[in-house]
Amino acid sequence: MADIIDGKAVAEDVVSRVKSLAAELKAKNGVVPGLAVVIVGEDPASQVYVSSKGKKAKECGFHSVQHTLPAETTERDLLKLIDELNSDDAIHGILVQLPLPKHIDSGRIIQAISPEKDVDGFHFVNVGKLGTGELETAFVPCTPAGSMLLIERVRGKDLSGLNAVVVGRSNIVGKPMANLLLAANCTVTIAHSRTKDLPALCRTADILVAAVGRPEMIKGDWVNPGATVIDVGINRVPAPEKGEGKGKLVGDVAFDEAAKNAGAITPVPGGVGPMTIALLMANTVVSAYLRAGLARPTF
Ligand SMILES: NC(=O)C1=CN([C@@H]2O[C@H](COP(=O)(O)OP(=O)(O)OC[C@H]3O[C@@H](n4cnc5c(N)ncnc54)[C@H](OP(=O)(O)O)[C@@H]3O)[C@@H](O)[C@H]2O)C=CC1
Ligand SMILES: Nc1nc(=O)c2c([nH]1)NC[C@@H]1CN(c3ccc(C(=O)N[C@@H](CCC(=O)O)C(=O)O)cc3)C=[N+]21
Repeated sequence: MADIIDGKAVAEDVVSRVKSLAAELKAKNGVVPGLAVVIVGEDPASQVYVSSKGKKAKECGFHSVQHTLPAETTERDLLKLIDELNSDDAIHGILVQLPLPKHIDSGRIIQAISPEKDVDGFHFVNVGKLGTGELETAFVPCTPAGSMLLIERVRGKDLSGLNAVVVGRSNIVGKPMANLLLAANCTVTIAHSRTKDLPALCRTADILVAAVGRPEMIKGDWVNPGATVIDVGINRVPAPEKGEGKGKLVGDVAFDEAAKNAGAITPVPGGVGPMTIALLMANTVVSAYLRAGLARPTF
């Protein structure tokens, strides 16, 4: 049976380091890290994530602001808010919750965020830095960065020669994940909806990352014995066994089957999700350190 990677516990370690870094920055430099989270519209799932980000930011001792805008907000008004946040010295990190309503071009919004405050790591400048290995000044997207910390706990920092398969090629998860694994010296394959014989490809993986958005798609016999399995998927599915109308969260990996083969595996919930929030806090405190002209803290 696989070791279960406790993402919640690792996330707490990250958050406790963020707290002490924030306290030190305040004591020595009089600077309080500031995080602004912007949400447009009232998608209940997004509301939950946004409020947990705000709560965590306060727990870290940050200045935390949330802008909740109505669904009919224009692109122009949202750009104006981003402009204000870009020039606000109390704010070191800006996160615009995705997805945005259809009448807003999310690409334009992301590129309007100052790269120095882009704690999501979605701006072209940060994508380019990750792609070219300028990791000293880059912001790396929170979910892949958090997944890497989990992989390091199992395999160490140098992953030389290991075969990594990333299923999913989104800009938010799959592509940055593949770049991080490459930077750590893995041999990386990115799979997607046009990939031929996905089960056989997955079986070649020492490190298997699933970021697809399809509940329990990756089966147990696709997992190489001893592999490290990182399940990024968050899928809400019906759970009639818990009562009528109830639901539960499952990942992209069929956990019980996969755990029989894997060496280590992340659960859903309690795996990558908590790491995403922790890395958002880490990126924000890093931004405040860089802004103050200090050395970049490591995690
Ligand atoms: N834990 C966390 O903090 C986070 C979790 N998530 C979760 O991770 C999952 C992925 O998110 P995201 O990357 O944004 O999703 P996207 O929908 O943007 O990307 C999904 C990817 O999966 C690929 N795919 C779809 N179907 C198949 C298939 N049958 N076989 C192989 N590949 C397939 C798609 O391929 P193609 O490109 O060819 O269409 C695409 O590249 C979701 O469940 C999401 O909720 C996301 C962000 C954060
Ligand atoms: N600009 C932007 N940046 C994001 O990082 C971003 C986003 N938009 N839009 C939505 C996705 C999704 N996402 C998650 C964060 C935390 C959990 C998380 O904490 N999950 C808990 C469970 C939470 C629950 O019970 O619902 C867990 O897996 O244990 C999940 C998903 C960030 N995203």
